[in-house]
Amino acid sequence: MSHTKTKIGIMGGTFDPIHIGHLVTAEAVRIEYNLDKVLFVPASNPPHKQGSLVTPAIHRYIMTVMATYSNPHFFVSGIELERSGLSYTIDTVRALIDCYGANTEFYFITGADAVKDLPSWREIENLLDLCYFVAATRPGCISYIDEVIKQFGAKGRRSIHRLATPELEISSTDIRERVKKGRSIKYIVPESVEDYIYKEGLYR
Ligand SMILES: Nc1ncnc2c1ncn2[C@@H]1O[C@H](COP(=O)(O)OP(=O)(O)OP(=O)(O)O)[C@@H](O)[C@H]1O
Ligand SMILES: O=C(O)c1ccc[n+]([C@@H]2O[C@H](COP(=O)([O-])O)[C@@H](O)[C@H]2O)c1
Repeated sequence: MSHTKTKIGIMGGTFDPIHIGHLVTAEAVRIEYNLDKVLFVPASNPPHKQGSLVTPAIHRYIMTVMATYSNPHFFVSGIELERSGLSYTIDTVRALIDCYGANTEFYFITGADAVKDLPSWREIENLLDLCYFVAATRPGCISYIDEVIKQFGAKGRRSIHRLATPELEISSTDIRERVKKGRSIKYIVPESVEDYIYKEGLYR
């Protein structure tokens, strides 16, 4: 009987919309950490985006499914869409542990910019006990990642890793602005997502 643990990446995000920065990052972490799969988890009510206008979750979920379906290692979970209230990662990770059992290790994937906010995440120390974090390096983020790693790295059983990934300076904010101004988003999002945005009239 094999005792090898199953390794699952969790790519959480607002995905408004999902773009190739998310996909390239998830794939790079999957390969580097030899993950069995990556679960993309669209946030229903992202805790740090209160007050900003976020597209209804169903559109963000559908675009995430479209963007990931051609990769056999990528899956989309609606776990946060089924929960009311703010989409705290600690609740998601606990639910996934319940679902997958103790023989699974979880790797929460973030862009480096998200790491600077980690100290303010709900139950961050418990979260670091339950899953690893992998921060994909983005330009200009390196020094504060080291600060956060220093602050939290030693406290949890799990740790925060940093992984240099292809640095794509792409953001959902920029994509929304491009659509609004009638500029091209070709190759920044998968074609199916581009078509969906226009068909549904998102970001006008
Ligand atoms: N270009 C990118 N490269 C690597 N990681 C990214 C990139 N864009 C976003 N991420 C990471 O993906 C996760 C989900 O991000 P999110 O869905 O908020 O996208 P975003 O582009 O940062 O959106 P917005 O511009 O609306 O804030 C976060 O951990 C974020 O740091
Ligand atoms: O749990 C928290 O306190 C928490 C605070 C901020 C962000 N997160 C999660 O981090 C992921 C990226 O968030 P965002 O806002 O950059 O899309 C997404 O899965 C959020 O639910 C989680």
